[in-house]
Amino acid sequence: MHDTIIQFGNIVTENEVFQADLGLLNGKITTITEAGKLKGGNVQTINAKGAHIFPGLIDIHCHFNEPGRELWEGFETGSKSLAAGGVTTFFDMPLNSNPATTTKERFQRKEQLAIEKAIVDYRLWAGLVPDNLNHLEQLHLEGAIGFKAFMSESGTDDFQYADNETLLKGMSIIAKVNSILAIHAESNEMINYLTEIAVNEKKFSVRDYCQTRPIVSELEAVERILRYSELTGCKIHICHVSSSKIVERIIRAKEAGIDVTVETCPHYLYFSLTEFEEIGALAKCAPPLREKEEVELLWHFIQRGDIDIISSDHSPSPPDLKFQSNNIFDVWGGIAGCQSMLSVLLTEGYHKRGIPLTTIAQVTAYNPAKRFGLLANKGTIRVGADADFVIVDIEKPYTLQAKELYYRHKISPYVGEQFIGKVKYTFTNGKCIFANDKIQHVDLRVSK
Ligand SMILES: NC(=O)N[C@H]1NC(=O)NC1=O
Ligand SMILES: [Zn+2]
Ligand SMILES: [Zn+2]
Repeated sequence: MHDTIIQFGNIVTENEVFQADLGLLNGKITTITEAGKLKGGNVQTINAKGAHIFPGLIDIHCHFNEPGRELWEGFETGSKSLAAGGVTTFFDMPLNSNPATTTKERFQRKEQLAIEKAIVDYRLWAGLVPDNLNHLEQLHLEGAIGFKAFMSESGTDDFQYADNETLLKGMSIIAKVNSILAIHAESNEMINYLTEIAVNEKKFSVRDYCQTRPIVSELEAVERILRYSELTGCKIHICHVSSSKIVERIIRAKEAGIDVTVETCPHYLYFSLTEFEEIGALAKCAPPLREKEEVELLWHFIQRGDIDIISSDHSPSPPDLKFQSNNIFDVWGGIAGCQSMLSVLLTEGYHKRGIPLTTIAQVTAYNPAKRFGLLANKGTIRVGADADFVIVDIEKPYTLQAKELYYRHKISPYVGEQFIGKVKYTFTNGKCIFANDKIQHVDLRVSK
């Protein structure tokens, strides 16, 4: 007995690609069998011949900004964008919403909004900031997927960066409850020092901005947090690394027994500093985009399996915060890109560089599920798992148009870019939420 059947698709898991039929019942995958074996009859049936079926992506790094900055993005627009991009679970960051998610009450309030508005599954990060050490344990008990801290200024006044004392004390608590700390690792001291020099010398170009946040400032912060992890035993996840040098350092740390994982984002794999100079504000992020050689080296480490997770770090803002100033130092740092993540990986990874589809399934679904304890239900395609998957035409070329975006603000450095590989259907918990280039009507459901 099935309520939905997907016939003839090429199933992509973390270790193989094979043709099969899928049978779903009550939101779960209940059958995986020889292609052609499941007959439709009068249940919902999709013929996926020629298409590939990936596990629904798990985007562990999104800023959807509710409550407080819903004019920037929100759970509804954000999660519709994800559905259109094949993402079926997201982890919402604790900052850029106002208030930030740093107490139990704030966590509950955000969770309520996510329940009401998100059309895909979600988890919430909690913040580690200088004044909330007493709240960490409660936030963990409330269901936080982990904690996020900044080692440099975050870009908003309502999320303070963690000084060393806060990091050490916070990490010992996070270790005690067996949670994980995700870290924005850039050295505040180095950035401030270099920015002061740039301002004095009136150096305000895109390249000047990048030079105030050099790779060595990431390395210094990563070195420090690795040592703090060694001391406290706290599991850590290094967010959005922009350079192979960081990956190399993390490989050594793993070998030395530190419990650390590393993430990069589509923009570090798609754009270099050259494009940043052409595009300007829309491509501003922190850490900044790097030289072309770094882009290639990051792909090399993905190919080798040394980058655990790819997430979007979708951090949009209203257009005026991007365009009101000609000074790149003053514009919002954050890139809108969660809808195009899978297309970037298929185009630049699979088609251009021969990255296996299984590797793409690992970094977008299996590894995030494993790292954050979701593997019982998510992260792969197997009997018993949640029916979260995305059916993709991996050969379909298209040019991304602003009107296709579900973001609150239809601006992104990826608009106008040509991709190969487009989402045909997205299923979450057995329901089709995206098909024929449109979000399908869905009853908002209570997650978890
Ligand atoms: N505050 C915020 O979202 N910052 C993010 N944006 C970005 O480019 N890097 C970040 O950490
Ligand atoms: Zn960050
Ligand atoms: Zn972020």
